[in-house]
Amino acid sequence: MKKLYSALMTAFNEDGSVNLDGVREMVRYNIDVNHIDGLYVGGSTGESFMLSTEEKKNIFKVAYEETAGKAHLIAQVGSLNLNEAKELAKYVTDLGYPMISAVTPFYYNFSFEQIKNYYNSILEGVDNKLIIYSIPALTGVALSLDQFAELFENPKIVGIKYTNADFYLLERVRNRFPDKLILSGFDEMLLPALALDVDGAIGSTFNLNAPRVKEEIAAFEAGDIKKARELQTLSNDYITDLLNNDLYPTIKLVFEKLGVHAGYCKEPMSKPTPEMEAGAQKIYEKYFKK
Ligand SMILES: CC(=O)N[C@H](C=O)[C@@H](O)[C@H](O)[C@H](O)CO
Ligand SMILES: CC(=O)C(=O)O
Repeated sequence: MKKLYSALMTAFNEDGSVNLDGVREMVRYNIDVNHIDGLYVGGSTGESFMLSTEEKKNIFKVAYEETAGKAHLIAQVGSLNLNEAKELAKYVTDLGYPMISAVTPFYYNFSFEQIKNYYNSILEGVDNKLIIYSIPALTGVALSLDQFAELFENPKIVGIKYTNADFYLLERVRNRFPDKLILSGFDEMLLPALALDVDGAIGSTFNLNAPRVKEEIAAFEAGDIKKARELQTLSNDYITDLLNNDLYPTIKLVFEKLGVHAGYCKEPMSKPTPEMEAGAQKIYEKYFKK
């Protein structure tokens, strides 16, 4: 059975401080309502690249406590500050996280040698497994098949969070590394990724939409591709509406309508405007109102 992970969001107060109670509520919703297989903590969706080390640690801690063993957990510890990445890798490993992940280092056009050293040094002295977080659209770093192979020479590197629309590369990676864990990262392209035999998916939009996506995965696994495609189409209507209304703030607005205190995004992400509010209300009524 393929695994579904929500990318955990961070609830912020209006002033940009972290609301840990809101984070707990989103963990609970994912477990109790979504029956999610796992949570990806500290990723893009968590707005983590805008947080202090202390804030990241607090989020890792409450997510771990609130999950209480009821879902698998992956902690995204990657950072442009390698010392911070190493500190966080140790921190979450001591907390009990069974897996970590790290984004490819971005912004400075690092060479592959530098990227490889970054991963190996995050893992040095850390008794844990890691999946590479590959998201070329946001980082500008597009690893090749041979580069993945070279990173996999470190036995602690066990897989990839593959947020990339390059399905040729995905097929090549899957074929060459049948035993690696590949989790698909573009929710709107889940069905083609399933066809290429990913092990599951991690995404922001599953926070609200997981039940429908689980149905799609079940249909796919039962060989009912027509039903899986219909469900993907419905999900993509919802994802398109989200993207047109500003993704993260809109997921939070809909969460609030469901009674979950997801709060605000952190600037420079947007604060909700009346138009976004109205858009979120429509999305709620169209896809989620009981
Ligand atoms: C940057 C980002 O948020 N990526 C997510 C996971 O990798 C996805 O879940 C997307 O948000 C989603 O597929 C919408 O494009
Ligand atoms: C999956 C995703 O969006 C993340 O990195 O949080």
